[in-house]
Amino acid sequence: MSGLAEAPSPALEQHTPMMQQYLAIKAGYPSTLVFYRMGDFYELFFADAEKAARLLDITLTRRGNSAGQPVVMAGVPFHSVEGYLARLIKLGESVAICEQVGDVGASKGPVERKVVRVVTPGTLTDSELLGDKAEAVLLAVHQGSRHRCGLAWLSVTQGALQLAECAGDELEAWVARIAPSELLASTDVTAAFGQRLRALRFATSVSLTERPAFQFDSGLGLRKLLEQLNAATLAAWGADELVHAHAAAAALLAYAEHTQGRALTHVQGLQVQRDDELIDLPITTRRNLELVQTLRGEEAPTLFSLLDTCMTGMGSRLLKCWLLEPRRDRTQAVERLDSIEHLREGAWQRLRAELKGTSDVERITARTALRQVRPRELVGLRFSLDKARQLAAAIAPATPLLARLAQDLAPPPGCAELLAAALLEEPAALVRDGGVIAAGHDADLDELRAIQTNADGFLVDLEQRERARTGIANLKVQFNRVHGFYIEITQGQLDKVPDDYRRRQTLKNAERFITPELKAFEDKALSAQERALAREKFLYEQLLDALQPHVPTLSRLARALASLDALCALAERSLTLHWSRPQFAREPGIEIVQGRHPVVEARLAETSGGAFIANDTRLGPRQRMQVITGPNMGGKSTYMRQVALVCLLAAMGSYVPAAACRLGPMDAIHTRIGAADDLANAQSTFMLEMTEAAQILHAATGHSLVLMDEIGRGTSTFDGLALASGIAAHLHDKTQAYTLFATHYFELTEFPARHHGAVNVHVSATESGADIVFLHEIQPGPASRSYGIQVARLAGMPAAVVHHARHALASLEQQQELAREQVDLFAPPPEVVDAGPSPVEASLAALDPDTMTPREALDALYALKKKLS
Ligand SMILES: Nc1ncnc2c1ncn2[C@@H]1O[C@H](COP(=O)(O)OP(=O)(O)OP(=O)(O)O)[C@@H](O)[C@H]1O
Repeated sequence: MSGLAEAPSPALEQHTPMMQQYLAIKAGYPSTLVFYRMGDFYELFFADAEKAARLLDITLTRRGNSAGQPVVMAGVPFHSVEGYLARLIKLGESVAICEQVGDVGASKGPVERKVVRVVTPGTLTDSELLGDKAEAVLLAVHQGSRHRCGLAWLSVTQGALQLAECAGDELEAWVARIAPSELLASTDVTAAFGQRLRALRFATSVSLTERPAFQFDSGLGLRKLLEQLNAATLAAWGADELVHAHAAAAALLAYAEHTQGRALTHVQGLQVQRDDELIDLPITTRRNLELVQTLRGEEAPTLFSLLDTCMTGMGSRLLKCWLLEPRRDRTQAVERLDSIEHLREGAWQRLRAELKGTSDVERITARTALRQVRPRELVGLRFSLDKARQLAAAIAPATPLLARLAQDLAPPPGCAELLAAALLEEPAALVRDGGVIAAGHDADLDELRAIQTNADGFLVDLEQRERARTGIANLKVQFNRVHGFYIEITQGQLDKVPDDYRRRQTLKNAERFITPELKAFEDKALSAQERALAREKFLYEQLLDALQPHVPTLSRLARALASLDALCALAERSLTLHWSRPQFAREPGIEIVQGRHPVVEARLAETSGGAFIANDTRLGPRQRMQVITGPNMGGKSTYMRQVALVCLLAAMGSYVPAAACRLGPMDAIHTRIGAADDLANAQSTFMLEMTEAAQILHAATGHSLVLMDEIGRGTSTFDGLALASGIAAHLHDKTQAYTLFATHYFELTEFPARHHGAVNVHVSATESGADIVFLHEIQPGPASRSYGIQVARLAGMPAAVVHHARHALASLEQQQELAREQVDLFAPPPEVVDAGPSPVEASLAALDPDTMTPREALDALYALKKKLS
């Protein structure tokens, strides 16, 4: 940063009055870019200007002087501010919007200005900045005592608070699951904790905001929560004991209010999340299964992009939430499945047609509560309320869930009517432009508008009336800028002028008069436009007041619309993609008949790449591990992932890509699948592989599904093989998780012979001439060979290399035949034999140093030394 752009040091009073005002405001937002409104621009000054110029590629200028220094500034036009905001927020910056709130020209100094809101990555409410399908989540983390962490998070547009507490070492997993856009933490955390937060920022690109330590106060948090929920105790939510989470909630609510410039009245829900309620999907699993992002970081093709045919942004957001937060308890999933089964019978099509074009009621409701809502959004709300009413009538309450949704879709009484009466059908984009409030809603506004539109008519009318009253045929009612409105009477007619005429101006041949009626008209007309604008603003505020009591009902309605949309999308997907309803069982096990990988299948269909080959899977207490072998490209990874995806889809309450499936309880899906180097964290591929594997061995239980793909590949053959066998044995003997273990180590096919819960399966392939044909079928038993050279040939490896490799392979195989002395991988490690004390130890034990002379001790030492050699 150049010295020039640093905030100037001279005393405040040496600055120009405007700079004094700016600096006073900026002092309240030291780490936030302040957009200071000046006419049609938002200006940034000094260091803010430099930063913005760099980030937004806008021009940096110097204008005038303040306290003897040039004022460094950069600006953006107010009408295109949204685009600039979006770019800054994407870069993790926060922006304080400082508007002119006083009357221009009302006072001598600069017009009064105030920060009206702070736009930050975690508190966005504007669809233009957020995107329809994204949710901005704000998370506060409190480092509690005894290695506990308190978490409180919130999506400002959803209006539901969530609380949780976790063990210190689980923080990363929680943050990955919550996927916040912005993370709040105290300035006062231990160095190690701060380091972890920074690592999280790196790993998840969350923006990290420090807040003063005193805001993380659990007593304050409890009070704020009770106030927010309007409750006397948090016991009903099971949240009264969560002191660390209360502390996080205190900071969370304070910050959310600070950014919105008001209390969050619409936040009236609370949920406590316990780590044993959800199926654990660690960040590696989300990534490896490409749930919402491909391994390359793109949005499609992923499981979510395939699932999401929702008609509304609300539906898409909720569906994503269902996918990423599947519950261990199946009650909710069964409710959804029952409803989907009903919708599939035909209702889904009609309901989706109705859902199409529905506005984002969820966001509009939040923005109404925050008084940020725009007129057109409210008109959208009005039409959506009509749609909700029709949807409620169209839903057959065939399941308890659908019945509940139908009930929740009933619009708050009077709300649509209120909106219809107050707003024009096609209002202006912004209230400040006027043209928002409907005619007939307010007599004063109608009159003000009538003055503007009917001024000419009024004047003609007045002229006729005055001519009739006075009998002066050439009387004229006119207007000029200097003198305003007047009635002009020619010299010859002056004797007919009535008493209530007041002289305004004398000309050579005429006099100009004003009457009380014309004066009143003039007062109205001259300020009519300004007053109409002010009146519209006032009425709009009044409308927002009147809408506040409807906010809770509207929130419920929005949720119901989103749920219905998500259910209809799942019904549509299940029909279009030929999925079937999963069954849940109490006894452990995973049974999938003719399972498919939905995303690979869809891609094959799109690219006419042939049919997807379905495969069965059977895992249970007796057969809980499959050792999967087969050629590269054979379909091992696809098969393993499809098992996980079927389980996950079922758990969220969706139909699944299989002919049938029956699933026992499940608490987690762990995956260890080929890694890209984590250069950012300076970890080698192998280190990362082992770290992830170790985490799985610690976390997995007998109810977890574990996918291990090519473990041990990152090191030398013997090390890798030895580690892979150790890991397989641990999973089989100790953890007893359902495990799919794909490997290139052919030696591991001997594993099942010693471990009765494991079986060999392989993906089939055959040779056709020199080429290999992948059949992608999972078959019992180990693969007979690996076909690596054929695959390399397919990949376009030069013929000379392939030829060389064939020779090398032949001689390697020959050598191995000769030295067939195989290491027995699965034999238990040799026991350490206890052969009793050695001769030296025995002599040593016989010595009694207390009774020995120094001479004897020395002799004994020589004797011992001799024994040793
Ligand atoms: N069941 C299937 N039906 C049809 N095509 C399949 C099937 N399984 C896999 N494929 C195709 O084969 C390709 C390779 O599959 P996959 O990556 O699962 O192989 P792999 O055995 O894990 O290979 P590698 O060992 O090299 O990682 C897939 O991209 C897909 O196009």
